[in-house]
Amino acid sequence: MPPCSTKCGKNAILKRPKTGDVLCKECFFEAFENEIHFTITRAKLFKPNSKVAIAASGGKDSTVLAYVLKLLNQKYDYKLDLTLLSIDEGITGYRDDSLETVKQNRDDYEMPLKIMSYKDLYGWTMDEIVAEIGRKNNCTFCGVFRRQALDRGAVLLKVDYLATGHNADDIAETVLMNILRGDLARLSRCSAIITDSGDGIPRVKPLKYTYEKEIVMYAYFRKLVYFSTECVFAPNAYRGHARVLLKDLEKIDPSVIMNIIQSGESLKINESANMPTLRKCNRCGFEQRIAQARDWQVK
Ligand SMILES: Nc1ncnc2c1ncn2[C@@H]1O[C@H](COP(=O)(O)OP(=O)(O)OP(=O)(O)O)[C@@H](O)[C@H]1O
Repeated sequence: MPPCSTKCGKNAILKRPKTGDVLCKECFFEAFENEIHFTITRAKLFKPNSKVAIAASGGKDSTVLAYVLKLLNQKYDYKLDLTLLSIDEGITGYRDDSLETVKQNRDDYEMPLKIMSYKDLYGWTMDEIVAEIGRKNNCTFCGVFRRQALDRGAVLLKVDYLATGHNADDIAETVLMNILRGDLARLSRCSAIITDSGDGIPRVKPLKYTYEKEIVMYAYFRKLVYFSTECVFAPNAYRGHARVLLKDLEKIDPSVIMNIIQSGESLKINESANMPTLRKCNRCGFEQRIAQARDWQVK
C-alpha cells in the first residue's frame, strides 16, 4: 500500500469510498469522526445539556452512531445525555437476535437502554400480523408503526432529540424513490437533516452525509459489534429498486450519492404544484398515514 495521503508517515491500509483518499487506520478514523462532528456543528443538531435518544436497531448504522456520538460528546464536550431506544417489532429470528446486540452496546458504551415492543404498545407482534394477513405491505406498515413507537419512546424518555442512523445512501435512495414515485410532499421533506416528529421532539440524522461503505469500514476497523442479518419478512421492494440503481451509479461515480442529496436539498417545489396535505387523525392525533396503518391493524 502507498503512504497515507495525509503524509502522517504511516502506510495506507484503505481507500476511502467517498473521496478516493488512501489513508492509514488512524487518519481514516479522524476523517470519519471529524466529518460527523462537522455535520453536527454546522447544522446545530443539538443544544448543549440536551437529552438524546439514539434509535438503536443493533445494525451497523445505529451502532456506529452510538459509538461516534459517545466519542464526540466526550471529545468536544457537547454536554449531551445519551440513551438508547429500541423497538421490538416481535420478529423471531431477526429482532430478538439484534436486540441482544443492542444490549451488548448498552454495556459496552455504558448508556441506558429502553426497549418498547409492538406487543405492549399495540397488542400484537409482527410475527402474529404476518401469520394473519400475509406479507403484502407488511414492511410499509411496520415502518409506520416503528416511527410511532419511536415517537412514543422519545416522549416517555423525555428526550429533547431522537437521533437515527440514516446514512447518506439511505437519504439518496429516498430522494430517488420519491422522484420515481412523483411524491412531492415526501420529496421536499426527506433530505432534511432535522425533522419534526409531530410531538415537538425533533428527529436528527447525524450520519446524513456518511457513506454506507465507510460506516461498514469504520465498524470493521473499530471492531464494533453489530447485527447484519436482513429482516426475515419481505423487503420493501420499491426501495430495493432505488437501492440497486444507486449502487450501480455509485460504481461509475461515488459522488453521485452526495449529488443526489444536494439535489434533494436544493429542490424547491413550485408554488402552483398540487401538494397533498398531511392530515391528522381526529381519533389518535397522529398523522393520517399512521391512522391508515391502525385501520389496517383492526381489519
Ligand atoms: N427496531 C428499531 N429500534 C430502534 N431504532 C430503529 C429500529 N429499526 C430502525 N431503527 C432506526 O432507524 C434507522 C434506519 O433504519 P434501517 O431499517 O435502515 O435500520 P437497520 O438497517 O435495521 O439498522 P441500521 O440502520 O442501524 O444499520 C436505524 O439506523 C435506527 O436508527
